[in-house]
Amino acid sequence: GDFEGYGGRHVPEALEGPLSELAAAYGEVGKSEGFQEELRGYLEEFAGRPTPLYHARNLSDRYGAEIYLKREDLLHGGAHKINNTLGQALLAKKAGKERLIAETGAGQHGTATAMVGALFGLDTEIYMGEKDAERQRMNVFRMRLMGAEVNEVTRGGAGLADAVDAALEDFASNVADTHYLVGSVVGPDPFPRMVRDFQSVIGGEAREQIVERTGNLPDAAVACVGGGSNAIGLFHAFRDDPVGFYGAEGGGEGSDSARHAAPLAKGHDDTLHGMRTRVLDEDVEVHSVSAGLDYPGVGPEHAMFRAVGRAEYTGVTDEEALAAFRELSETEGIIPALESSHAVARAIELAEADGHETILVNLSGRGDKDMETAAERFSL
Ligand SMILES: Cc1ncc(COP(=O)(O)O)c(/C=N/[C@H](C(=O)O)[C@@H](O)C(C)C)c1O
Repeated sequence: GDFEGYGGRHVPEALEGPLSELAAAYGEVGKSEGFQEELRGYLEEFAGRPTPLYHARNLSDRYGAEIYLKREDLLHGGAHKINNTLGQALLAKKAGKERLIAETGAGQHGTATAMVGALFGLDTEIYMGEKDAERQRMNVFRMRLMGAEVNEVTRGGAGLADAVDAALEDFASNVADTHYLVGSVVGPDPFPRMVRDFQSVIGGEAREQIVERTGNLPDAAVACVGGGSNAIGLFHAFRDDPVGFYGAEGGGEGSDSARHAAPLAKGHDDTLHGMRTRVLDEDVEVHSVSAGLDYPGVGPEHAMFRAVGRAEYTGVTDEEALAAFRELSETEGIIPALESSHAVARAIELAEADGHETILVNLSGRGDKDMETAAERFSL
């Protein structure tokens, strides 16, 4: 799990054993034909795969480039998170675990974990910063409706990082019966590579679809980057192709400001949540208008992509994301999640800049969960 020095497994001794067990289980069971077959069945019948590749003609005409949207917003639960939670929950069940725990910020991952907890009959406890629980009230209700316990974390900044700390502590003392279902390509090995593999179904489908539709590979692949799972899920299939990778981080009030969530655009190497990666500078307060990007670290594979120049990462500000949120809604009749709106904003910039004819955008989620936030911002 080493990404050119990033990643690794920087955890207390107590977690070493359980993590190597998980890595072994993933290597044996997770890669077996039987497991993949069973997972494919759930992805189709429960989650609704394959998702469409939608040619956003109105947006394309407006900017003079062909913009294609990979519709992860149409998945069960409204976001890409279900791809990962189905894979990990199936693995946990086969390993005889009885309980799932997870962290969540936007509540999408928490909801997707509650779904698979109900589906596979596993006790489920979701750790969520109290601040996030306030701004994603509907998702808290959805989780409880599906039988999950939502543990509102008040320690520290009562945000996502604090929820991760609480979940890691729980995992350390309940490894025998509990699987920690990590929500993004973050944390100690094997999580970054395991979550990437589960999310890579996105890029696998999109590569086939876009070649079939346009006869070619796209010039650019664009995705928002919180922990980085939907982005890696899209990029992975094109990693050996001449396709530009553009990551849109939560630029908050600007990646040079004191309030953002763009550690790749502006941050430094450090160790966080068991991984060597890129982290926000000390004088920066983690902030994004979207709860899903509101995380001070990022997946180590993205830190590597940045270091070797395989991908370009920019902070899309709150204002730019909100403008794209409205533009896609008005232009195509599709309301994107605030997280995904960061990718849409970046795609529009690339389309305006010329030189990119075909742009593939990961629409990681839909905006239903963001209606209250949006209604506070826009009086329509
Ligand atoms: C619709 C949507 N799009 C993108 C993201 C960013 O997560 P990544 O794809 O892992 O970078 C998210 C992240 N949501 C997580 C959550 O719902 O709990 C996030 O807050 C944490 C797992 C990090 C999301 O909900």
